[in-house]
Amino acid sequence: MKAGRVIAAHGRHYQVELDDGQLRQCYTRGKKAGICVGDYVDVELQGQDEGRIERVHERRNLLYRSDEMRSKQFAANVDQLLIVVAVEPVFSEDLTGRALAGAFSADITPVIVLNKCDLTESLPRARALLSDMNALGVRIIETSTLQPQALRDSLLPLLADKTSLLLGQSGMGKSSILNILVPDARADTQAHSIALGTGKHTTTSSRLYHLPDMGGDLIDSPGFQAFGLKHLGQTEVEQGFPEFAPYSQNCRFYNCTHRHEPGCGVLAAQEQGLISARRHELYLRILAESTAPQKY
Ligand SMILES: Nc1nc2c(ncn2[C@@H]2O[C@H](COP(=O)(O)OP(=O)(O)OP(=O)(O)O)[C@@H](O)[C@H]2O)c(=O)[nH]1
Ligand SMILES: [Zn+2]
Repeated sequence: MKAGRVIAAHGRHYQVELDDGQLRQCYTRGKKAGICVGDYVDVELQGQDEGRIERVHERRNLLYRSDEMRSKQFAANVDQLLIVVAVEPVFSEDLTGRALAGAFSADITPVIVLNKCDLTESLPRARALLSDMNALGVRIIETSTLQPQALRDSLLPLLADKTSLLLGQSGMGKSSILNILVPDARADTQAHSIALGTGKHTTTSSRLYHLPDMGGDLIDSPGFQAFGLKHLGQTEVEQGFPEFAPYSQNCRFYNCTHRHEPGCGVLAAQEQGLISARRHELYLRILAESTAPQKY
């Protein structure tokens, strides 16, 4: 038995990198579903390059989204989430806020990468859209893939020695950024598609890459159009909005949901402009979708 980490997953086929650097195509016995990129596993070696996953180690965290139809895992055991947004086309504030809430509630540090900053005309609009998140203290890094060296200089030190997940709506420049940070990424993706016989070169599932020079791992994930968080209970939704915390202490009821309760500290703070109305609206939307058991 050897220990390793899942670096790619396609259906029930997993690519595992063993601690000694060997790559193995692995599968599971029976219906051990839910294994995900970033998981640490124990593998029973089989033949030259195959293996069977026997055990999944306990996860530190798992980032996933869940909509009406299904839930989708992005990655497990992640230290930080890089949310790529672009100056153009205009990004969704709703989706970005949801990704942020998903990260905070899973105890993952979010960082926003504002890409295509060479498009200077629309840059002020993009910065304004991010002002709520900036006020939260979320780090915002401005990049342009037209300046690859500057992009490397600003991102690689942040990624060193950590596992980071790269997330973004389609068209924001996520693939372009990945290819600058991981020069072998394109070739790796193709080799992997060939190995699995999928023949597709687009990102359809998450995949972990090692970063050159300073180290660290970067997990690429498919672009998304939706980011449901219906699996979050009320407490977790609230964790997604850390700016509420100082004010929710003032709520009259210990189980206040900050929707309409009298004596709510969060609503009071929002009325005084201390909490962004748009952020509070997003909180209400996510809470309304929740199917997790409520406090009452
Ligand atoms: N001007 C400018 N264009 C960029 C930049 N980064 C990416 N682009 C362009 O934006 C488009 C989308 O880039 P991709 O890297 O394919 O975006 P993606 O987010 O991976 O999108 P999907 O592949 O659809 O998930 C391409 O036409 C890129 O050439 C940038 O920094 N500046
Ligand atoms: Zn309240």
